Amino acid sequence: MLHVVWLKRDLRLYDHQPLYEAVQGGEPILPIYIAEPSIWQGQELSARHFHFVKESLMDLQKSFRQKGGNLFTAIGEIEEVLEGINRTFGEFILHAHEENGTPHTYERDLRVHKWMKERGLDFREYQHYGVVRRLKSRNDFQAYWEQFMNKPLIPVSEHITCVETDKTPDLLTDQLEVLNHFEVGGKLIETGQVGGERRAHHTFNDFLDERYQCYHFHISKPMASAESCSRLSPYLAWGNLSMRYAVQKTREKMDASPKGRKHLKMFMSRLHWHCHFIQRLEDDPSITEHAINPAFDQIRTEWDEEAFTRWYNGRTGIPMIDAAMRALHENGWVNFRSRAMVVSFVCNTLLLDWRKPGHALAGLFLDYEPGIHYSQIQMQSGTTGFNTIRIYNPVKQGIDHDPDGVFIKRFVPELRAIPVSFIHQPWQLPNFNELDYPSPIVDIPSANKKARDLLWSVKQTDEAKSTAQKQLKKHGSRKRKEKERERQTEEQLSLDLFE
Ligand SMILES: Cc1cc2nc3c(=O)[nH]c(=O)nc-3n(C[C@H](O)[C@H](O)[C@H](O)COP(=O)(O)OP(=O)(O)OC[C@H]3O[C@@H](n4cnc5c(N)ncnc54)[C@H](O)[C@@H]3O)c2cc1C
Repeated sequence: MLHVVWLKRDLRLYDHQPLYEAVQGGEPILPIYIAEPSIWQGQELSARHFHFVKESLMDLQKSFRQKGGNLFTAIGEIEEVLEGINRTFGEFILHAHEENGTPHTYERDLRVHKWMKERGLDFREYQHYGVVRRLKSRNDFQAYWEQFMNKPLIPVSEHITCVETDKTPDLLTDQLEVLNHFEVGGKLIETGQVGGERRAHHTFNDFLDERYQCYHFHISKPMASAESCSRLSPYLAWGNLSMRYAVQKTREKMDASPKGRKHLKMFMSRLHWHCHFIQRLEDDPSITEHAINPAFDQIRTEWDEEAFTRWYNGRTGIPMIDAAMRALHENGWVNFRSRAMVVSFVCNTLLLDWRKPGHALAGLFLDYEPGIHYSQIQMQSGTTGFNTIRIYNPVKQGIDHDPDGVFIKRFVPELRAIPVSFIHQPWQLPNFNELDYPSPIVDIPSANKKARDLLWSVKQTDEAKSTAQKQLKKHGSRKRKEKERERQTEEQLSLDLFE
């Protein structure tokens, strides 16, 4: 019987259970990647994501061919492709990883289950991350996570035999260039990370060999973190590297190099958070559109399109915000703190609803991972009710983390010539009007005070408190108290992010 491997956000050969199980069938297999208009033409995925996927597929095609196999693709809806496969081959088994994505991708997967069942065909799904489908209680999450991460890595077969090209249905091709005809909205990145399993391993090796040694020191610095952070995020988000591989290799390195342990421990906690947040979306897919704590929806009732556009285009007149937004447009990545700061700015300082900025940032982040993304957007805009309310002052952030304005000067060329003493508040320059740079969109201290008063006034209501309690029970971390204390000494920031 034919075994079909349906690749989605798992674009790799190594540690790939669906592929492994299909090969065990002992017959030629059919690996497919389908560019589905209904998935790609929504409001979040953008041209930069699809380009990364294409790069990953090109790399994967090379790997398949080195093993005697092949990779097939089509533009269309998955049901059409399955229909074609069924017509050509009759019965088949479909293998895929579970996709812990948005309600949209989950509903598509349910449709595929129904389609297969109606035809008496078998659809086998395998766990991808340390995320559990239909998890009964958050209390069990940690044990399942450990269990999954401790399983042996799945090898790649020496030889992979695939269905011959002229035997596949007409709508499938091994000429991946057809994907260049698939149009996805939004912009490509100008510079930045390139997709593919080889690149992913190269990036990770490079991190574990050397770059990790400054992980803790530079994590909040917008320029230096680009080098000292792992930069694994797009590779994990598009599945060029398995999370289990990342966890196991990091543990090995921690055992081998006690000196760098504190950096790697901190890195490891992020790998854990990855699944912790994706589990949150898995348990409640509505968080992409609905506030975790709806009491906070009373605050941001007016929409200001002009303010949103200025923020999105990096034209707020606040240098750290503009530099971070322009960096995102250019290369699709900024560090955690910059992400938190731009969200806090648009949702708190400017008091705009989190949904549209959340979707817009998803389109810019090359590493867009819905579970992490929407959990963080809601945390940073204060709509969970159980996280610390964080309202950043971008001027202070700049002074603390970019004191010489190197990040600002790199991404806001209008400010390159001004003295460093004015770089974070250029509006204080006597000749500010001569610069081709906007006046600040708001007075930060008074806007932040207004936001803080509003958020706290809601947070203290009975309605917000009781929802927060319920949601914390459902979604909160169960890490033991002493672990939290340990982490706190490592980095104060951690607790607020993890709860
Ligand atoms: C508003 C907002 C939105 C975000 N959206 C995304 C997103 O769509 N995709 C994404 O991968 N990360 C997201 N993050 C988390 C974090 O900023 C990025 O994972 C990190 O900056 C990526 O760089 P890195 O791979 O070098 O990270 P490292 O610090 O080297 O961390 C290694 C990996 O751990 C995971 N990780 C790191 N930080 C976090 C975190 N706080 N929560 C959960 N997992 C984490 C990521 O998979 C990351 O690749 C978001 C953060 C904020 C504040």
